[in-house]
Amino acid sequence: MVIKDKRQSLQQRNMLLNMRLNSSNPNLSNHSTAATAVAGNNKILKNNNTSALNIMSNATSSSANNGSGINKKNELKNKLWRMSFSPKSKPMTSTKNTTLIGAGSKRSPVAFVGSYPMKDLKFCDFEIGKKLGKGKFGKVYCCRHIKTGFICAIKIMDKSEILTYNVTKQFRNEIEIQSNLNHENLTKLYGFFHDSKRVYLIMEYIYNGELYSILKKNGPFNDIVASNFVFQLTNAIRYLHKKRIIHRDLKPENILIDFNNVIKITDFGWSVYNEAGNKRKTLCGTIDYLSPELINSKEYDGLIDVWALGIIAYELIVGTPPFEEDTKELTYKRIKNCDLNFPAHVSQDAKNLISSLLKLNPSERITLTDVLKHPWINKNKPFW
Ligand SMILES: Nc1ncnc2c1ncn2[C@@H]1O[C@H](COP(=O)(O)OP(=O)(O)OP(=O)(O)O)[C@@H](O)[C@H]1O
Repeated sequence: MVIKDKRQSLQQRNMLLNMRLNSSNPNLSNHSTAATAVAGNNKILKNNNTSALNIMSNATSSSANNGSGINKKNELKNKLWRMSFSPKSKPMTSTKNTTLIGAGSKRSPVAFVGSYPMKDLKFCDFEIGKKLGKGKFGKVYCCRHIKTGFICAIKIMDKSEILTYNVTKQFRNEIEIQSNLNHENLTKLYGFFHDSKRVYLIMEYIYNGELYSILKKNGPFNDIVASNFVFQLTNAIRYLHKKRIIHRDLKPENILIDFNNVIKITDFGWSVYNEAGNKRKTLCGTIDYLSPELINSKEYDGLIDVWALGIIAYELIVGTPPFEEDTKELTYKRIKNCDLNFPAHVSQDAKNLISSLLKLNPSERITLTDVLKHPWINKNKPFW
């Protein structure tokens, strides 16, 4: 329990702070103003129509590029769906009055996974399966688009909550960034639609859930499994950094596992575009994964993700993050000193890679290109 509490991200603390701020705001402290909040939020989403359209167009072209691969995988997911779908699962009430953001525009119709137009997509167009999980702002369900049979995960969020917790910017940011990504180790966001009360994000359905739970249940992993995960993570982070995106909240909770142990990074709520050479200062992330430069309130760049990769690599092999302590202060202290200890079973190659990732000085950290060629990776690769 202590560990779980400590792992909660700063994001959550920011949210609580916002809640406090909002509750002291007379405009949000009673029922009548809740209605104003929803109305206001509708306005915010409408104002975002143009960028929503762009997002949809990009999502369409990327899914079209991937057509055949997606179809094959979808067939398999369809089978699994039939196995996991329970007719008893309580269907969500859907609102008839649903309009796709951007519908009615003169642009070419937006396609749903390459073929089905998203225009006028409604929640009742989907059959709802099992609940996959619950985040701070919504629930995620496995869904099947009735007409096409397409299987996906839909995250459902109340507009009022997005507004009440003052996370509109973060939410928009997440959509804009995630829908522009097309990499096999990043969870795809196909698009979204909304009705009067909720926003629905249509995502790639990832079958095996969070790495965090798998690690707690089956971990720690041997070098073969761990090196494979680290290799995939490195490829994904490299792709993000090439697009000048810093994830900023890499941790096992934000890594999903698909078939064949394919990893999928998710949760881009804290991700940010970082113009060439620019450094940032916002403190974000989860305590155990924070880099020394973040803790010391220094400027930082994509190398904070490289540090987090080192923490995750350690956790995969050892079972717990390297600087985990009972209090935040002690964890901070150990991170600042890079007080790194390895249990006896950790191999020399693994130690070498992790120590090269966890360098206090960001510029001394091993490059992602070199991670992919590291002996720990190369020696284990034939056994993947
Ligand atoms: N695309 C997906 N496929 C399968 N399961 C998913 C998918 N997206 C999310 N989930 C499951 O649903 C859970 C909740 O996801 P969600 O994104 O709402 O929460 P979160 O990642 O914890 O974000 P937050 O930081 O907002 O709490 C996840 O922990 C995961 O188990």
